[in-house]
Amino acid sequence: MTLSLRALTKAYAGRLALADVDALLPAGAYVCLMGASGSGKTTLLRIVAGLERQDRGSVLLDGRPLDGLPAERRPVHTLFQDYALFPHLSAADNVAFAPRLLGVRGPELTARVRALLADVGLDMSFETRKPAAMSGGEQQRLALARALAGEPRWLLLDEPLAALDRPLRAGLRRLLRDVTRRRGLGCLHVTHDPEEALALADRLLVFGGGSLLAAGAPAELYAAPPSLTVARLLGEVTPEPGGDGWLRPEHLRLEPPAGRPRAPQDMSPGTYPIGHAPPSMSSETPRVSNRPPGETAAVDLSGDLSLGPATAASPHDLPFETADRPAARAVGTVRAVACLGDRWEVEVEIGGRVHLSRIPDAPACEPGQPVALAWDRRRVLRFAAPDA
Ligand SMILES: Nc1ncnc2c1ncn2[C@@H]1O[C@H](COP(=O)(O)OP(=O)(O)OP(=O)(O)O)[C@@H](O)[C@H]1O
Repeated sequence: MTLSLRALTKAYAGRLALADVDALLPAGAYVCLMGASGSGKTTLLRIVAGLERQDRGSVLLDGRPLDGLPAERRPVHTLFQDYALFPHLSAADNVAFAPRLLGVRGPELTARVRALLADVGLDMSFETRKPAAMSGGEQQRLALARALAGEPRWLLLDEPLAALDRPLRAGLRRLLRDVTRRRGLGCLHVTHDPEEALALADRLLVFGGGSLLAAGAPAELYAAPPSLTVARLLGEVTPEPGGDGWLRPEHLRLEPPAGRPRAPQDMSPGTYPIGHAPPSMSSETPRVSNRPPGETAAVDLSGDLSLGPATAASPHDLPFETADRPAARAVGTVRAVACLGDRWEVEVEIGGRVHLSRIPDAPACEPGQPVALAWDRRRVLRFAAPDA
């Protein structure tokens, strides 16, 4: 069932919480709602659920307005962060609750409950357990089984994984994706976690100050966000060295400042047009620039750039500039190196600004050493939209 939001507007005590929100969400879509705290995501979810009444606008399912329907008669189910399970009922009875209301009884009910529990990875030993005797992750699985039991057309999820630790979150995220896709069930899922949103969503709605700032496919919004606010909500950004754009840290690669160990006077800080390395530099060393060929270096690289051994190893190839691969390069000083588990983060200072580079392997450079940053100029993010 297609879910349409038309000019949804809601104010609390004269302050707009939602302002003219329009969206057309196809049946079976997994839609993630992102935005800063207080941007109106929960308000929108509650209006769709029928738990809150909008001041203006309409919610429609397959073109039929839901606005007059009370919450319990809407074909939607809300999954809350705190699970909201019936504490006095066993897991099986929690799941059986909605089918019983629909008149399902006897062996059919038992079979349906078992199938739902199995679907969310809870075996028969859980049937008689009450929620208090289950872990947080198990309770969230049970809450999902109970939600599915009512056969809603849209599942509304308000930070459903926020209370769980990281490994549990990843497992439940995959479970959510699998069970909802298998059923063709539409989801409206509020999250603050860009990884969660990017992994789950077919479509992303990004909110700021009650307005819809951006809507689209997650990978496209990540690659070409319309504003800095949207870019930051989807992941970290770092300033373009010597420019006025921004880059994702994983697009700033580390390279040795030169191709071989050099004496301090051998290396001048700056960016250089291709083939125009400073005279003191080795002619063997490939040089790329963040400026068009012919334009001279303009980056102010202050700070101590005296060289130690140029051992900073890059796991990547040098980004030679070609017609279809315009590359740029700048030299700075390593400020800090941190292991993030599955990748490494290096802070590089150039002209008083700090740039973040994230790379898959441990860098062979240390704070205080010179290092070069290289990037593909097509990756530079520039924003037309004013920032929210
Ligand atoms: N019942 C209420 N009474 C008064 N103001 C409210 C009420 N509910 C929400 N608001 C206000 O409406 C705005 C939007 O709130 P909402 O809870 O929808 O934001 P959110 O994006 O879900 O935030 P968070 O990510 O922190 O949960 C906020 O400024 C909030 O203070």
